[in-house]
Amino acid sequence: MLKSSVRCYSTAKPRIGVLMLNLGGPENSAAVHPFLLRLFSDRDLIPLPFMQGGKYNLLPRFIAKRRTPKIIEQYNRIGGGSPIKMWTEEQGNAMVERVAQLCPDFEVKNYTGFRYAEPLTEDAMDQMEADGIQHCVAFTQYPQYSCSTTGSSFNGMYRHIIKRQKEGNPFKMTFSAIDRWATHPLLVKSFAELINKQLETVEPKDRHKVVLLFSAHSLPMSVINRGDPYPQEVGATVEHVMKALNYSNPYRLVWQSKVGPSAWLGPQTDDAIKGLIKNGSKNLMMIPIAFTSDHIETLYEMDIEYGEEMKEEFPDANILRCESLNMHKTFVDCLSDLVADHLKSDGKTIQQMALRCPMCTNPTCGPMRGFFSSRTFPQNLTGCTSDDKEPMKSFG
Ligand SMILES: C=CC1=C(C)c2cc3[nH]c(cc4nc(cc5[nH]c(cc1n2)c(C)c5CCC(=O)O)C(CCC(=O)O)=C4C)c(C)c3C=C
Ligand SMILES: [Fe+2]
Ligand SMILES: [Fe+2]
Repeated sequence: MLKSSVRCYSTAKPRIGVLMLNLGGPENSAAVHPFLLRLFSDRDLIPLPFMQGGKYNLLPRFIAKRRTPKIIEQYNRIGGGSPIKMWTEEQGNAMVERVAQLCPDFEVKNYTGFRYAEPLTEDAMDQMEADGIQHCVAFTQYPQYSCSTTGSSFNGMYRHIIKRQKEGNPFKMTFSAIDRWATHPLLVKSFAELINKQLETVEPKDRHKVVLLFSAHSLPMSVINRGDPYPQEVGATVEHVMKALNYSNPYRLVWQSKVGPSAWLGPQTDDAIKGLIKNGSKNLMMIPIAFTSDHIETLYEMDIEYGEEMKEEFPDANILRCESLNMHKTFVDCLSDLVADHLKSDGKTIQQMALRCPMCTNPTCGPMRGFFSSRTFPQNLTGCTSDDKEPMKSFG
């Protein structure tokens, strides 16, 4: 039991902090530029050769500055900012309420840790320590693992742990991670329920003809070619959902949100929509399969660019969008189940799985157990990218 590895000198319950990790989004126009600057400066996300040169490289500044007006405009079209913080907090609050019932031996509190927007992960970690949290569960909110998303967040945590250690102020709290959950049965059930709900809006005679377009955020081919597990894990989610739906409809996996001129994983969602319509499909449903809540990718890209604007070009087409997971009851149960299962799990088994991936030193990129796994690093968390030359640092 994890319980036994948590320092607890009194009869009080062990204090667990669940740090919900995600990319984050700007809450208002003023926050767009700092958000983009952090994002384009992250070498775990954009490991291109031109990024060499570290923090003195001016390219991230140039790209962020040039992109800011366009992105402010897009956030303005969805209400002025990203709702990702609101959803993450609501999901976290509901999740810990349920975990308290499932795991009465622990005192559990949720925290939000974003990579590129406030509250930043590093600040949340400091806050957890200040609050007297004894054990931090780093819980990725990306169901499918990628070095560029979950790996990047773990690296950020790792570097912060090292920084505090060097400053002579090491964390007292211990760490573990829930690093992927692409095929968790309650995630699969959530998607199946939401797809069925949307299918019910279609006339019964046309329902089985709706092409289900599972759409995930794309990745640059340079990331894919490093051996990133993300495409395979997204595919696994899709197959599990289709099995739960008894393969009721035709379906495709497509990729959205390409940024810049380099090659990204395809087919692109908009190209696939156009191609299918031109080939005679009238009913389509977009399903955001790699996001856990609404934000610019669903509310702007899917609803406006691929929805409203596409309808102008193809007035006869019926382009639906499956609701995001947001506060769907089964999804909150999924989050709670993952955390409860993690708190009850045996750390030793988890540690044995700490194998390294071929393209970087992050053991969490290695083989997985049915695509949902939780791992314990009682005294260490490991770094990921090639610029972290020293592998597997220990904090013991
Ligand atoms: C599974 C999720 C995501 C992956 C994989 C991912 C990879 C990835 N993203 C960029 C660049 C941008 N992403 C942007 C926004 C954004 N990205 C995700 C998720 C994933 N990104 C989300 C949830 C959001 C929206 C945040 C919000 O609104 O709340 C942006 C900003 C918008 C824009 O400028 O278009 C950029 C830029 C890269 C380069 C990348 C893989 C290497
Ligand atoms: Fe990695
Ligand atoms: Fe992105």
